[in-house]
Amino acid sequence: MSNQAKWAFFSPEKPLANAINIFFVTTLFYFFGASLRLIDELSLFWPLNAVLAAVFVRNPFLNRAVYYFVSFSAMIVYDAFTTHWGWQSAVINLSNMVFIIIVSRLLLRYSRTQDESNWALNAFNLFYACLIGSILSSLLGAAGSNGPSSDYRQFLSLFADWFSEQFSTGVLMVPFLLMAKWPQWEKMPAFHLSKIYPLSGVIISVIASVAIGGAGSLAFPLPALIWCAIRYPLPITALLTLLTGGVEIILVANSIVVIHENQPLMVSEMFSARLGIATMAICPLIVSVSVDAINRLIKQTSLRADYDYLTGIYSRSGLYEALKTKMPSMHLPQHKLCVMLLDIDYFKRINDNYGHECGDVVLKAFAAQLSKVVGNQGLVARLGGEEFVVACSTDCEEQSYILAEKIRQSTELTAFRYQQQSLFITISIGLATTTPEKESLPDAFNILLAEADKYLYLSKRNGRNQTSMASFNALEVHSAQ
Ligand SMILES: Nc1nc2c(ncn2[C@@H]2O[C@H](COP(=O)(O)OP(=O)(O)OP(=O)(O)O)[C@@H](O)[C@H]2O)c(=O)[nH]1
Repeated sequence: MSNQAKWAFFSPEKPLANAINIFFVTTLFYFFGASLRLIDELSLFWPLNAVLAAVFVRNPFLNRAVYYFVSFSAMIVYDAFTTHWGWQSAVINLSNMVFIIIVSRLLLRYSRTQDESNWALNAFNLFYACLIGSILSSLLGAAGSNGPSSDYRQFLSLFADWFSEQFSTGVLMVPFLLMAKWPQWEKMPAFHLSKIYPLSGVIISVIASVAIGGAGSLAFPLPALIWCAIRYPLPITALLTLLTGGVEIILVANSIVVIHENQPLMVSEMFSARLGIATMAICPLIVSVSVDAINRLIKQTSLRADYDYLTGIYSRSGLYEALKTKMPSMHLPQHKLCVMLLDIDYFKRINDNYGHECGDVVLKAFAAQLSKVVGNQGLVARLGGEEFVVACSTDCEEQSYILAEKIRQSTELTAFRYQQQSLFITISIGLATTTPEKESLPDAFNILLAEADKYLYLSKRNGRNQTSMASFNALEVHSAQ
């Protein structure tokens, strides 16, 4: 994942550092979880398992018996120093490891590659992975907590408690931990008041749950969270879902949201409430990953349509879009709009003599060279085959001609490399300029393109490797250069 590269806490090349860091992370979150247990309101959460599962998923190379063992050892050592160690501690900590290993293994199995676009596939899998991990680890955890007693009622009640805690913490925390990235402040869109409406919706609906109460009130934040899923990026939605779910669990457990008149809540009611909240929490996430996948698809499709697949410069449709969006800021009203149509001379011979692949290499290198010469003076596009177009804004016709000649001469002097050979090409250019008055830039461009086409034909007919244009004595510029 992208932010792993920036902050390499774990690395495939450093096994010792990995082991030390796993030991450290396990101890830190064991301490954190144990501290939460001391605060009554927060004793419902055990974040260690979700954190470690996310660490193992984000760093697939850590999924080895030795690292699992290091993590398990850290738990046992923590118990030995703070409480006691023995078979009960071993069984309970083994149950933590069961959750961590099952969730990370299942999620990795379902992810096809290791990039974040995958998480669209994993929203549903995440739910099942946490479910299976929680059931198996809770069986062991409840057995460990129950001890040698054969009281199956107590075992069931312990199991319900363990399971609902593991499952709800997993479903709420793992998505956020997997999607979390360092914020890129420079890429942050400008703040607009309307952006906080979905967040306000979540806050208002949580307040409404407290005010109205009853089992149904737990579902109040759902529409606002789905609104967040549509409006905010995936990691923000995952964070808001985690916070809302966590807050709801705390409110219910402390009878601030009253879902039952009898207080305190029976274990079975808390079990049901926690499962209900976790199940709801997955819905905004599914919407969010779907929206994210659709946005990626739209971006990819528009990239494909707007850019030429071979050269990476604008395609014809991309050029028209850029004429509408970018050209207005490049073109001053009194300036000339200039269109150059460029065609590589005798390009067929390159294909015939060196092969189509070589032709492709030359087209790509020529497009790069053309973009470099034009720079930010104009827009560069490939119209098709070996035909290119430049649209730019210049002070006068002479300046347009000078730029066209600069492009032509630099092409003539460039050695294009293919395998061990140097190839030289020339281009013919047709040039047309105008000062657009009433017509839009794309309309003026169309008129100029037709005119430039005529002058390109003239350049070809007059022997190629030259620039032709109307009503302007190019020779004067030649002698002035
Ligand atoms: N390698 C490669 N060749 C292409 C591509 N698109 C078009 N061509 C080739 O470009 C050549 C264009 O040939 P012509 O239209 O006869 O023009 P020319 O040989 O450049 O001659 P003049 O334009 O008259 O100087 C044809 O052989 C096409 O197959 C492409 O994407 N890659």
